[in-house]
Amino acid sequence: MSYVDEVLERVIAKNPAEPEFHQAAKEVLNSLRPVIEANEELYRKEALLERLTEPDRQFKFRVPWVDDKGQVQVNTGYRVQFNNSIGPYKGGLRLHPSVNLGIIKFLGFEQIFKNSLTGLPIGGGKGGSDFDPKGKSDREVMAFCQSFMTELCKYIGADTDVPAGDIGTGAREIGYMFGQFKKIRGTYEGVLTGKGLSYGGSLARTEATGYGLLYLTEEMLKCNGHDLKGKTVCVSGSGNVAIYATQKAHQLGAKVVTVSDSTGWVYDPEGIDVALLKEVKEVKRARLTEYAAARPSAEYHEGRGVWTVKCDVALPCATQNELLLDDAKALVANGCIAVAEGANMPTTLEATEYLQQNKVLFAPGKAANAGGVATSALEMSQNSERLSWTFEEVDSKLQGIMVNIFHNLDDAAKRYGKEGDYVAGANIAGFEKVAEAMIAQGVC
Ligand SMILES: NC(=O)C1=CN([C@@H]2O[C@H](COP(=O)(O)OP(=O)(O)OC[C@H]3O[C@@H](n4cnc5c(N)ncnc54)[C@H](O)[C@@H]3O)[C@@H](O)[C@H]2O)C=CC1
Ligand SMILES: O=C(O)CCC(=O)C(=O)O
Repeated sequence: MSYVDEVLERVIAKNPAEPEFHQAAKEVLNSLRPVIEANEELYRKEALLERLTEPDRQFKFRVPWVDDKGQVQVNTGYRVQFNNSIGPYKGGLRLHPSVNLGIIKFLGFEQIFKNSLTGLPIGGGKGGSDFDPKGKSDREVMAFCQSFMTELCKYIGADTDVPAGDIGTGAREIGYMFGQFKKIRGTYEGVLTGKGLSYGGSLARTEATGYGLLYLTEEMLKCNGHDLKGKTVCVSGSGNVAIYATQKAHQLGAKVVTVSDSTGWVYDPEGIDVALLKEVKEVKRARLTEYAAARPSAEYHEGRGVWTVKCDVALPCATQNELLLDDAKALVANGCIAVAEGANMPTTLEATEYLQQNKVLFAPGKAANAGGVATSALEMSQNSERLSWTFEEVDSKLQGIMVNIFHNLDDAAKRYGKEGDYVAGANIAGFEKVAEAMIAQGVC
C-alpha cells in the first residue's frame, strides 16, 4: 500500500465520525502523491504525514453562560492547535450550531497549508463553539464570549496562538473576547486579529478575505486569457466574505447577480446593491427577504439555487460542502469558466473533480481565501511594531500577496506535471515549506 493510502486509512481509523476532516485530508494527501513519492523514504522515516495529520493539541471545554431570562445555558468550546512549525498557531473561531471537533479539525488542517501559502510566518489552528449568535441579544453574546475566553485565554497569546473571526464571529464578538482576555491576563497584546480600529485592529482586515478572493480570481483569469471586467458572477453567502467579494467584483468591472443565506437566495439581474446588503446583513442582522423587499429588481427564492443561475464566474462564500456535483453540472452547462472558493471547502470532492475535468478554472479556498489570514498576519506585524498602516498600504500588500500565491501554486503544479491543477498546486506549495520546517526542527 502506498504511504499516502496508509496514512489516509490511519486518519479515518483514528478520527471516526469526522467526515469533514477525512474529506480535507483526502483532498490534500491525494494531490500530494507526486511529492510524497519523490521523497517517500525520508518522509516515511520521519513519519511526516502521521505527524502532519495529528494536531499538536486540541482543547474541548464547557462554556456556561446566563441568558436574558436568567437561565444558565451550556455550550462546548474548541481550539485545535494543529501545527506551529512555521509560526504561532493562527486561525479563526467559528460560532455556529453545526460546530463539532471534526469541523474544527478540517478547518485547522486546511489552515496549515493556507497560512504557509501566504508566505508569512503563521502556523495552523482553528476553534469555535456550537453557540449560535443568531437571535441573541448583545448582552447574551457578551456573556457567551466572556465565558468562552475565560477558558481559551489559558492557551493563547500573541506569540503562541492568535485566533480571529470566522462564521458567526465578527467585530462585536472579537471585541468582547479581547476585553475578557485583557481583564484576566492583564496584558495588552495582539492576541486576536480582526480587532476594532480603536484598539489595535488593521485597516482593510474587514474587507481582506473578499478583496483577496477577487485579486486572486482576476490574476487566474488574466493568466488564462480572460478578463474579469464585464463578467457575470454568482456569489453564495451574504456574510463578511460574500459582501466584500461582491464589492470588489463590482469595483473591478464585473457584475454580481446573486447572494444567499441559510434560508434562501436572491437573484438581482441589475447587480447586487452592496450598500443595501451591508445595511441588511451588517447593521440589521436581518434575512435576505429584507434585501428583496427594498430592491425592486431583486427576486427572493427559498432554499438553495444560486448555482442554477447562468454565470461566468462562481464564488462560493458561505460554508463547507455547499457546491455539490449537480451544482457543478449546472455551472458547466451554463458556460461557467471559473470557480474560486471564498469559503473553506465549499465544493465537494466530486464537484471539484467534475469542474476540473470540464476545464473550469478552479481556485481552492486555501489559496483563494487566504487574504483574510494574510491581513491578520499584517495586523500582528502592526501590533508588534506599535504602528498602524494606511488602508492603501495594507490593501496593496494584500494584492501583492494574492498575486504571489497564484503564481506560486501555478509554478508548483507545473513542476509536478500538473499544469492548470490549482488544487494540487496549492497543496504542494503550502506543504513544501511546512515539511521542510518540520524536518529541520527534528522530532517534535
Ligand atoms: N471571515 C474571514 O476572514 C474568512 C472566512 N472564511 C470562510 O468563509 C466562509 C464564510 O465566512 P464569513 O463570511 O466570515 O462568515 P459570516 O458569518 O460573516 O457569514 C456566513 C454566511 O454564510 C451563510 N451560511 C452559513 N451557513 C449556511 C448554509 N448552511 N447555507 C447557506 N448559507 C449559509 C450565512 O447566512 C452567512 O451569510 C466560511 O467558510 C469561512 O470559514 C475563509 C477565510 C477567511
Ligand atoms: O484571520 C485569521 O486568522 C483566520 C481567518 C480564517 O479563519 C480562515 O482563513 O479561514
